[in-house]
Amino acid sequence: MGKKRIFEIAKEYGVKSPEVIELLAKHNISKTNFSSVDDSEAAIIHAAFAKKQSAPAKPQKPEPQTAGNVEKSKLAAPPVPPKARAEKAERPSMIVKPVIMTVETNAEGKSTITHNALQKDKTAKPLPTENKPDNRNMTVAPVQTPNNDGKNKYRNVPNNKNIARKDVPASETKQPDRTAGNLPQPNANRNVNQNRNMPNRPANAQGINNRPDQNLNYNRQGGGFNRDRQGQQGQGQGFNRQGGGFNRDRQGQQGQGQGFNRQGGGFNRGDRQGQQGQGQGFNRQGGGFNRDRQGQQGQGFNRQGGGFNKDKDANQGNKFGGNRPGNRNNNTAKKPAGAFEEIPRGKESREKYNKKHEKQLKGSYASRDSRPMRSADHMRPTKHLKSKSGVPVRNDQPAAVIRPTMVQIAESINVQEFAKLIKREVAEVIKCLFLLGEMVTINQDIDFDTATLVGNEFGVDVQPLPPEEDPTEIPEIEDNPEEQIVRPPVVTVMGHVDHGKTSLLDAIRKTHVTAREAGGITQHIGAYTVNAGGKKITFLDTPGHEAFTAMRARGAQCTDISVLVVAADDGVMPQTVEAINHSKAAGVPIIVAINKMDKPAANPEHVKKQLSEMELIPEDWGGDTIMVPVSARSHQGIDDLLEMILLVAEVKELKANPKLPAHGTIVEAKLDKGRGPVATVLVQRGTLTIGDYIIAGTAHGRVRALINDRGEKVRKAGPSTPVEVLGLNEVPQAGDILDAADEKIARSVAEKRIAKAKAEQQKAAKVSLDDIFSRIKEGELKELNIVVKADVQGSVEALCASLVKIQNEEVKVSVVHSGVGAINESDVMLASAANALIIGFNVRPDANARKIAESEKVDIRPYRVIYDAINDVEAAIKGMLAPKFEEDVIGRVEVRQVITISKMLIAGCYVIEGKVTNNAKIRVVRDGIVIAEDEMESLRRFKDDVKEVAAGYECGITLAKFHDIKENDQFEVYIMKEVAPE
Ligand SMILES: Nc1nc2c(ncn2[C@@H]2O[C@H](COP(=O)(O)OP(=O)(O)OP(=O)(O)O)[C@@H](O)[C@H]2O)c(=O)[nH]1
Repeated sequence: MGKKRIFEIAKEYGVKSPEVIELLAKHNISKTNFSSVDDSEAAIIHAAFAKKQSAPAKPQKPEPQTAGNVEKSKLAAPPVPPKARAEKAERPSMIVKPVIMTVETNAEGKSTITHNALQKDKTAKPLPTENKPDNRNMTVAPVQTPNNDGKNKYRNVPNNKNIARKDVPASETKQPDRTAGNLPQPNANRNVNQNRNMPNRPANAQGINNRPDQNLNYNRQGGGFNRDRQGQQGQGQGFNRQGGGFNRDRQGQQGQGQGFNRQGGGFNRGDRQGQQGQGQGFNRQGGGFNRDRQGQQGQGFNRQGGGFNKDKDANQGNKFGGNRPGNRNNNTAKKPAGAFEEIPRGKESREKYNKKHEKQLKGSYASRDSRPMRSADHMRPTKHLKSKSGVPVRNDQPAAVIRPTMVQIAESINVQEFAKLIKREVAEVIKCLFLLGEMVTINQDIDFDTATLVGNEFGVDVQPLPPEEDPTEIPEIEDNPEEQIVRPPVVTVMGHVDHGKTSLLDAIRKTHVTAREAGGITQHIGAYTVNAGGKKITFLDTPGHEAFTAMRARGAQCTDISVLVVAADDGVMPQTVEAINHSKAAGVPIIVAINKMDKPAANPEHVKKQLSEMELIPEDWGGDTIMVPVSARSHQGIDDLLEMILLVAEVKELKANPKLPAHGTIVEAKLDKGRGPVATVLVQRGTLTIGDYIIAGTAHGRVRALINDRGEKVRKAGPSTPVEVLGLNEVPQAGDILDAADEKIARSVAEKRIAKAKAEQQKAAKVSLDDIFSRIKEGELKELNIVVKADVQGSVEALCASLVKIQNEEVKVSVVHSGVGAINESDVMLASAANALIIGFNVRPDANARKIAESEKVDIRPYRVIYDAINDVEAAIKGMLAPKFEEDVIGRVEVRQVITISKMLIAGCYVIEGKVTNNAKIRVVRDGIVIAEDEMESLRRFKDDVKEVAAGYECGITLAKFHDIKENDQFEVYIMKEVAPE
């Protein structure tokens, strides 16, 4: 235990500090109020004041505070004998007075609360109160026995004329360590609950009925905090030496908050919602704040500091100002101190009352009405509610936050949005992320997995958002697994060039298509079905790589098994590796056909060795890759290969539901002169029937005819059947998904797909100065890339420096390349790749560059003035680019005669076609060559100036600058027309 200070010792002995200081001074020891006292000094003090002490009541030994005994203390603390109380009352020390409040409910249901002092105080008056049906006759007199160790004393509040109670018994409470994590459970303090439900005891001056909880805090330096949230009656007592005290009783029906604060600011809050609340504050130096919102009584006592007592809605507010200098009583009603003010009953009168008392208050005390401009979050809600019993209930409690237990998010989410979603503070989320090792800011995005982790931390299940319905997709139809039947496997043959893919397919077809069927093979449709031991296998007869790449690019996957052809005499080659990778990526099982086994140079073991290096371990080597030695030429091993294919297919349990609307993949498509668009479709699910309305990519139409791989017309095609389809309105692309659907849906989906494709095409279009603004506006362009070419380095630098300075909120300019010299091919390619436009200053593109720029749609802008270039870019970004003009040739005129009149050269002309106007420009063409461009100075017919002359008429034209006009020259008459932006 640390050394005690003078004022503490003084308190212990119930004397004033100056007396102690004086005593020590007599012993030549100079001390101040806050000086600490050593043992020898303590002995002096003890010797002097011990005898002064009146015999105190037997100290109540504090029990060690455990969860169990705290409860016990609450319930079983014995009442202090009246004798002890009387003795205690004599002591002029700080007092916490035991109080009794009697609530009596009359026949009408109205209650009267009588506050009695423990000692018979006949001045105590009953306090009118609001009804509370469940008010019971309760008399609780918590009494604390004084202690002897001097740690906690009670003190009579001096000069307190308005405080009815004169003394309060003390209790000794050894305050447990109040560290941050050890904030006050009411029970963590010493709780004394005495005389519970006792019959009416002698009236207490204060008349407070304290039912179960009485909290005493004794804090030396720290802030005290008593809270009794839900207790019907709560008493919080704070004794704070230096820190601020905070007593709160939130929902209790009756609350008493007592604070004794020496230096710090005190904050006592009385009963918030309860019927009666009493807040007492005793503040020596600091500002005190007593609030009793709805409680009936609020008391504050402030010595020096500014005090604030508020009783906002109380029926009766005892605004209490036993205040010394600098006291301020902020009472809503200007009532004499200690007076009660009746709030009129009845809705109307209360409204009037409220209006009358409405005030412009600042800060947390302002009403929403009084400061309407404040944000709603800032304001305390002022709306009153009424409980069932008619007791006004304040609605100013922070609304209970209902937090979700499950949220759905997309692939990523902004930290702030996520915090909002899970109803947590952003700081909490950021902190959690930090603890998870992610340093993020409020505006950063977190991915789904991270959000899931954070969600877990807060007990929120994070689920992915259901996929948005894509208007460009045909709605999925539920597939009943019971209706599924076994379907033939679809096999793709892949391998390196010349390893014998085509030969192998031919061999299979020849050996396994019956004579009758063979006769039917009249055309190649890109896929065919063979019979092998009574079972069907469908082969995709398209170059393997293309089938894979094109189809996979469109998300199509129609291959079940991949046959990898490797020439036994050549081994693994680059395209073999590629084929393996394709198959692996698609998750398609590989069967290796080691071909050309008939060749003497065939070395299947070498092939196996090479393949095993690529993780394709042959079965006979203990792996799981089936490798079949075959010869497309001698047909050796073909049956084995087919058998293996069927075996793998069986293992895969390939099934499909033939009862669904057809769903398949376009294997090949072409425009046939006679038949229109023809598409080979591999039906994968459902059955395609003549008359079905189908959509494939952006193509759609009704099935007019179906032709199988043998060239026969069929009415329908089931799963794993390749079939040629006629009837589409345009040629689809290989890999497009085909669906049979309702005509309306198919048409609308096709339209949406067309629009989407157009938008994507536009997106892919290269940037041009003319469309910058619209693309910025559409949010497509965030950065304008520019390639700068100029004649000299100085100009390059000047241009670059000026260009990068141009930017607005939506777009930023960046120079991706700059250099001296003509705009060349590589500049254009670079601009194309970077989606940049090219600005040339005093340089031109060479022929090659121009050609590529045209094909790549790269915008090249040549300038002769740097300022113009900068201006144009700036204007383009801001959407203020000068309008574009285009030449419009309006007529053709032939010079028939040249006349000179007083040094003026007049061309006597004949308008051959179109017309000529006096504001037009003239291009002088002689023998097909443009020799000059000039502007019209005057246009006359006979002697009169005219505005225009039509074809077939003669006119006199003088040009502004060009005077070398000759007979038979032709004038091309044109005007510059503004072109509307695209
Ligand atoms: N000796 C022998 N030659 C074969 C065998 N299979 C294919 N060939 C020959 O190998 C050459 C290439 O055969 P293709 O079937 O065209 O090979 P491919 O892999 O389809 O070639 P691409 O279509 O160019 O990729 C042809 O000359 C075939 O005759 C075989 O089993 N034995």
